[in-house]
Amino acid sequence: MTRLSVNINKIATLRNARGGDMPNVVEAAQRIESFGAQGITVHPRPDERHITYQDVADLKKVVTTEFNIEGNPNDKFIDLVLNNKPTQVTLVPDAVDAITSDAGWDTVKNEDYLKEIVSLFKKEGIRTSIFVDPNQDMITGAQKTGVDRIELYTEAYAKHYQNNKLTAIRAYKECAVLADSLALGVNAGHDLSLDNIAYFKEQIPVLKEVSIGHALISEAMYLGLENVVKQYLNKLK
Ligand SMILES: CC(=O)[C@@H](O)[C@H](O)COP(=O)(O)O
Ligand SMILES: NCC(=O)COP(=O)(O)O
Repeated sequence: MTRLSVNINKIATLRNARGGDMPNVVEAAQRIESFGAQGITVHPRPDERHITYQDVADLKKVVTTEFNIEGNPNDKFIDLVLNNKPTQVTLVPDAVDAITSDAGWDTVKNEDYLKEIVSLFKKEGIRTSIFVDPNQDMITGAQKTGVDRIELYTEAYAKHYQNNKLTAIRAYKECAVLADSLALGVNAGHDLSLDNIAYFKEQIPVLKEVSIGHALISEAMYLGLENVVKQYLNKLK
């Protein structure tokens, strides 16, 4: 089974558009869990343009499924994670001004740095994951840091899926097999959607978890949140 972790950043984007508390991110997370999702993901950005640091603390109190916090491990992020002790922390090398995540880690160049951060979080009992492009050297490099899992950055898969799903999936399959052989758990995320998720899951049987936000919340505008969460769960069985 592949677990669905719903990224609720976009619920916070909508709330922040008016500066009030509608929609309420805590209520949204609780509803998403009640619809069967096995996790809640947040990716607070340094400018707090969607999920705020206060949201993370509020969510920590109520999330009963897996809580996954993603971000670039600057000092503020490290404190946030240590203060809120999620189930999993996913390290993403995004620039401060990035519109969204646009690359995985160079795990070879950053091996020593990542080793240090991974060990800091693991000592606190937090599962660790590193966001990587589907590149075998990056998988081997990730394993050397002592990390528990990798998260495959799926933007390229999503982009090419419509034109040629066979070529779109190839590098991801190879990296997932390699990661599994190195005892690294395999997560995936970015631009996954109701259209492309089933094939990704079918082709990567070792897939432990997907985190999905932008497409899922957009699809929910047409189809309803409960319906959409349940459709993903069906496709991930
Ligand atoms: C790592 C990743 O791919 C997601 O966390 C994604 O970047 C969501 O962040 P935004 O909602 O800010 O686009
Ligand atoms: N880790 C990926 C994530 O949380 C959601 O990415 P997206 O579905 O918003 O592109």
